[in-house]
Amino acid sequence: MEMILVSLCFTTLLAFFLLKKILQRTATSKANLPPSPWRLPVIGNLHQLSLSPHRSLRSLSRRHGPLMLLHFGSVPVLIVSSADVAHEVMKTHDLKFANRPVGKATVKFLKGGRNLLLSPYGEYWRQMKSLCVLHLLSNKMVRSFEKLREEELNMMMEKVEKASSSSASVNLSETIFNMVNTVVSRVALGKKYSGEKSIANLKKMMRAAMDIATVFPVGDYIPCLAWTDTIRGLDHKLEKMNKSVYEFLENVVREHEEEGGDKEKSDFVDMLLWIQKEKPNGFEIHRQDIKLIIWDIFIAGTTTTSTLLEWTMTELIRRPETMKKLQEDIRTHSRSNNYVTEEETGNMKYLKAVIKEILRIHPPAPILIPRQLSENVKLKGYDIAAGTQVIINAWAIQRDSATWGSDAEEFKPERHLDSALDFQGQNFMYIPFGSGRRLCPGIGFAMALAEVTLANLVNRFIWKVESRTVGDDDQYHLAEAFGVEVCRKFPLIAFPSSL
Ligand code: HEM
Repeated sequence: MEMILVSLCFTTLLAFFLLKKILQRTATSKANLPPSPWRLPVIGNLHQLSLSPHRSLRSLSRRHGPLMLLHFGSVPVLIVSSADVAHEVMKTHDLKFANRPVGKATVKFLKGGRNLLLSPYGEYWRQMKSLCVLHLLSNKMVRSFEKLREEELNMMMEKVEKASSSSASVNLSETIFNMVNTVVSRVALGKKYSGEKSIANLKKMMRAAMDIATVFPVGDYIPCLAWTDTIRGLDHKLEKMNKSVYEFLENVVREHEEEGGDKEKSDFVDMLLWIQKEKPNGFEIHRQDIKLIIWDIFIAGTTTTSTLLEWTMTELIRRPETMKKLQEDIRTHSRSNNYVTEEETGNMKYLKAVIKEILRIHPPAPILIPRQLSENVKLKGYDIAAGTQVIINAWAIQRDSATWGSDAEEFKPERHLDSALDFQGQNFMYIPFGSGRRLCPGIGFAMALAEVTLANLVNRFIWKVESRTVGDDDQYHLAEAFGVEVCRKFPLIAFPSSL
């Protein structure tokens, strides 16, 4: 009797699972899915990606269209490669596409997305974002940090001046990165953390975090091969980084607590601690969340802004004509040979056009930050299922000749002189800061620092790079590093000489 019952249960279960599979297949086969390139079992389309995903994805989209469905392992990933489709995703259906995928690193290191960059869309994200804008990134706050920017920039210029007078070279990539990092550190953490030792330590951790971001997390996409992450050392690296970053951030928070966490004090950590204590409007943040938000500001604020300046100097040194025009623009609007002020940069149209063009042709985040669809949607007539990840290839969109014309691949700041395009992501042919609800909140912060830094670097010095005896100069200088955030592969080493 018992045997009959067990067999009956087993058969019913089997029938149930078979039926479920058949129903799922029928549903998928009925769905009108976007075009997909062929894929392999287990790994899906992963073998079709190169170390420059924005480039390989553009090649694929040229064959399969601006809306493609790939599979990274078992995970469906939608690839958007035209302004038109980007408009549908980030404007028409922005709310449904406002989530971020949650991978192993997000769960472990970011406590499931209690930071801002990768936080799931919802009330916590909304509150955190407005808090960061209000207390750190608003125009008013950005303006209030002008003196601090000037101090750090002057210190950087002194170092360049020294190199110039001894005909020595400057590692511009590193020099710019250090200056930007110090500004972000002083603004977010207060003066006491601007000492050489803690900055050096912080930089090492940030580099480690960026390195980890370049390692593909196999387990997130092919669960049956998750063990390879352990063998490749990814899990260990993640653990190690987790420990050192948390120790550093714990130290920062503790020191601020010991000093009182006073609302009247001006740094961002004090403000977060005050919010944690007082819970204004009933908003609760935990001590742990404060560390994650600070970390976000470091990662998002430093790497992108320094990469923008690094590519700008690279392109200008390659193009003496453009450099000359920029110097003329600066001299027309600046009263001093010594320090160009932020007020003066406000009138420099060519300077702004150069920066806009760099963000078009070398966007620091070429595939933005991935999104995830929260409910089923019909997009351009195709059925897209909830849970699908979404990559918006801003790099491909910003080089699309259908919208930018036949010279789309060329670096031409002049195209922005009479154009109404801005950074707010309202025109989807130009989205270096993303668009919609997830639009970057650090635009003003980044621009204030980038404009004044560029104006001063170019106003005071003539820059040259050493001729290379072997290899193609362009291939060397335009080579891109691998990562979510794409900077130069090789550092920019240049010789400044006073004008
Ligand atoms: C040239 C400089 C910068 C570039 C190119 C840049 C680019 C981006 C991009 C593409 C996104 C994702 C947008 C999307 O998903 O639609 C983003 C998000 C973000 N950025 Fe920036 N960014 C820059 C500077 C900054 C700075 C200076 C800060 C802060 C100090 C910052 C903080 C953030 C934050 C917190 C987010 C997450 C927003 C969210 O998920 O709601 N960024 N940024």
